[in-house]
Amino acid sequence: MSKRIIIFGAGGHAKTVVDTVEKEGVYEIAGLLDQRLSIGEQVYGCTVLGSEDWLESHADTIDGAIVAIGDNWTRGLVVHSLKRRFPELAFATAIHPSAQIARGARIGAGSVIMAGAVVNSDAIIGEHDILYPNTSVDHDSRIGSFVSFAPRCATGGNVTIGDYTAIAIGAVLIHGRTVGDHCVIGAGATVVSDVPAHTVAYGTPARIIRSRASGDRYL
Ligand SMILES: CC(=O)SCCNC(=O)CCNC(=O)[C@H](O)C(C)(C)COP(=O)(O)OP(=O)(O)OC[C@H]1O[C@@H](n2cnc3c(N)ncnc32)[C@H](O)[C@@H]1OP(=O)(O)O
Repeated sequence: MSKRIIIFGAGGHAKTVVDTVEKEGVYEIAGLLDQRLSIGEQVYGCTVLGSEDWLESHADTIDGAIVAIGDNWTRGLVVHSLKRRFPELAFATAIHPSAQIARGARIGAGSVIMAGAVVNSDAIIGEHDILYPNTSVDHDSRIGSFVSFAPRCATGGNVTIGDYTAIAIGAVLIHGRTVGDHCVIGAGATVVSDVPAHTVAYGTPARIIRSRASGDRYL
């Protein structure tokens, strides 16, 4: 019997996670938890089962969870709340069958690696990260937790990215650079210099545009 997981969230990002999980074929999706929707509602072929409270009486019926909320800060808040309330809850990873994970690469709990993404040799992906389609993280890079890569981002080798940082669509980072925690690297940026924590940067070459606080909106 396949393992059963629950998915938190029922928005656009959750649909992409549902698809990745289904294509991978390792887990059966028991349903979605999202307090904004009515119990029994159907979203992308899955049933909304309720809110986080559902786990109070059903935690022993599932093998894990994925928090499918696209906003990095909000995803972190939900994960931390779940860890406090349900310390035994395991977080599953989902890796699309067309993704390529090289030898020595590691994917942290709760992370989702979508179609065509590449995690190259010895790269480390943190927990609860999102690699949207065709992202490429190259060898020996170190990616923090609650990080997102929008479609078609690419890093060279030995890149370091801090927790909660969002790399927007099509951005590229040359080898060996470091981007701190809570940064936003804007769409199409070319990062050729290190970017300090709590910074919005974009352009080619990427320039620091302004600072940002943890949890500030970025889309
Ligand atoms: C599956 C998915 O949907 S995943 C998500 C996909 N979406 C993304 O990745 C997009 C994320 N958003 C971005 O990257 C945006 O560029 C942001 C958030 C960094 C924009 O930041 P802001 O500084 O707030 O930009 P704002 O919209 O106020 O524009 C300010 C100026 O910067 C310019 N600008 C905005 N973004 C960029 C960019 N990435 N590169 C170059 N210039 C830009 C604007 O054109 C504007 O110029 P103007 O003053 O001459 O008119």
